[in-house]
Amino acid sequence: MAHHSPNPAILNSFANADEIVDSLAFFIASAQKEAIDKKGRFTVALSGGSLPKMLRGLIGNPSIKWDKWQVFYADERVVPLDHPDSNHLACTNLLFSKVPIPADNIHVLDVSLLDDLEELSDAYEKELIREFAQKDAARFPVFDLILLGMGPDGHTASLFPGHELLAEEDRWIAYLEDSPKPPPKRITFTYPVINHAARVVFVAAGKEKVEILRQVLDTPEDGLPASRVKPVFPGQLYWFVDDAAAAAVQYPRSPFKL
Ligand SMILES: O=C(O)[C@H](O)[C@@H](O)[C@H](O)[C@H](O)COP(=O)(O)O
Repeated sequence: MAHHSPNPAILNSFANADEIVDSLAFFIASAQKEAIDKKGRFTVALSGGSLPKMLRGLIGNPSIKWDKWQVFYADERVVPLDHPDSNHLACTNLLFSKVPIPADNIHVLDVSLLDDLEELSDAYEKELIREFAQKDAARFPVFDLILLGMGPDGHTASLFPGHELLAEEDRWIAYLEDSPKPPPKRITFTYPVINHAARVVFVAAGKEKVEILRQVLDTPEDGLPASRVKPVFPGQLYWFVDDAAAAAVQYPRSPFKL
């Protein structure tokens, strides 16, 4: 079998956050259509930070078939679902409470297991296995879309610079108790899960991201967590950024307007 190297990342840079929001909504709608046409469902992973707010272009969007979405969290803080640190709470407040998505289609932490990180992450892994295993019969789940942010230190999901979880090759879901950014206890998708997705999208905006974005895109050999996102062929990585964040980046912008 021919060996395929990863597709190079596609960098889309926009004048401002509102333009990111509109293009991202258009992109997600077309990814959703392709997935539903093929398999009757759309599997998506979300994360926290400013990402939920950047999904506001989906609200009231008639092309979104919410009942076909199966939503997971690429990482989640180990807190109750109504705790201010919860990524699920942020996504609920900013998106899910405003759209007709069935509650059963959103896969949250089993809050009866918050005191046992091993059990909690195993249970979330089983939740993924239920969604993907029989249907796709693959070693790793193939998400239609994983949406990520990037922290100022180059972390993504809860994969932090220099952390031992960067080397995890087997598990789908891992946990950590020593996140350098509070809260310390989290669960996270591992690289094999992120890198088997059909599409991975990073969203990064603002001039605070200028130096880290330059490093992640232009010197990937530094091995920052965000640079290690390299979906296996035929998976595709996209960056949706604003011109402020991309100001110092040499990496070529996509010549196509989405
Ligand atoms: O891990 C955390 O605690 C953060 O919430 C983090 O994952 C966040 O998503 C990034 O720092 C990007 O944040 P912004 O997209 O808001 O810059």
